[in-house]
Amino acid sequence: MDTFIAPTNLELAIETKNLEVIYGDNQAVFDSSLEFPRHKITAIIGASGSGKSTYLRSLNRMHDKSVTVNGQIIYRSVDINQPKINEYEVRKQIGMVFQRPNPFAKSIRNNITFALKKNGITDSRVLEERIETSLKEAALWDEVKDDLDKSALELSGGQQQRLCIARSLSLRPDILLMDEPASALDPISTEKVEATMRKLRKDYTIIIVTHNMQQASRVSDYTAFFHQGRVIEFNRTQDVFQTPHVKMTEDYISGNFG
Ligand SMILES: Nc1ncnc2c1ncn2[C@@H]1O[C@H](COP(=O)(O)OP(=O)(O)OP(=O)(O)O)[C@@H](O)[C@H]1O
Repeated sequence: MDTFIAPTNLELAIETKNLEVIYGDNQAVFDSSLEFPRHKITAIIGASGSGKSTYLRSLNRMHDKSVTVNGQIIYRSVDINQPKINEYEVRKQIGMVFQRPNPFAKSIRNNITFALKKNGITDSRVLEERIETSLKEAALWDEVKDDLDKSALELSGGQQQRLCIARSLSLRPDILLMDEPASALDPISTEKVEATMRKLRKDYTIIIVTHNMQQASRVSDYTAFFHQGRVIEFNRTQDVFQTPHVKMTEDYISGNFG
């Protein structure tokens, strides 16, 4: 299969080498080697079933034990795809935001502090500081600062998703994985989540799976195109969208399949 993977020549946040993911008899990701530059947004695009979510979930060891993940995932010079590496520690550094907002049925405040307390942070000044900083980073603070004890379930869908982003940021991760974070949101909430992502790039590396090609071209610096479980093309987003090297990428972005 024709492929084109551009070298970034940038400092990397994480990289996979020959990654493959197998569910029982069904191999969903094949021989995928990709580099994710630090403090950039990389979009993973491709048709339904092309393996985008499966690949993303392997980056912070979200797959359960029944799923086989072969190959290397290099993070800070360590292959984190080794059984001896604790997946809970990995997830503190590499957070995940899901497609549907999934706040806890707790107050806004407790959504943020829950994981912190579980990780032994109990000093109330530190907790208050993290609540404020995380909500500000997720562009939600101004809307909720007077209502921190309100149930998160009373927020709108878009606010709930930004709360989930704040919750992921409260542990000060290095990388944020986002699986279709705006697909359940209306256009105004989507724009707020995208604006939040653009701001976060300064401090975080973001990898986003999206069906929405306009979204990929609006928010991302780099784009990886997946087809049938393989990386077909990886390059700067403008190059992927304007001058794709591979015919299959061109067909996909021009709407000829998918
Ligand atoms: N938990 C699972 N168990 C078995 N097979 C799975 C599981 N999750 C995904 N698959 C299979 O892996 C392949 C890739 O699915 P995946 O969800 O990663 O694709 P995707 O590109 O993210 O699709 P979509 O855009 O529809 O979410 C598909 O064939 C799918 O049926």
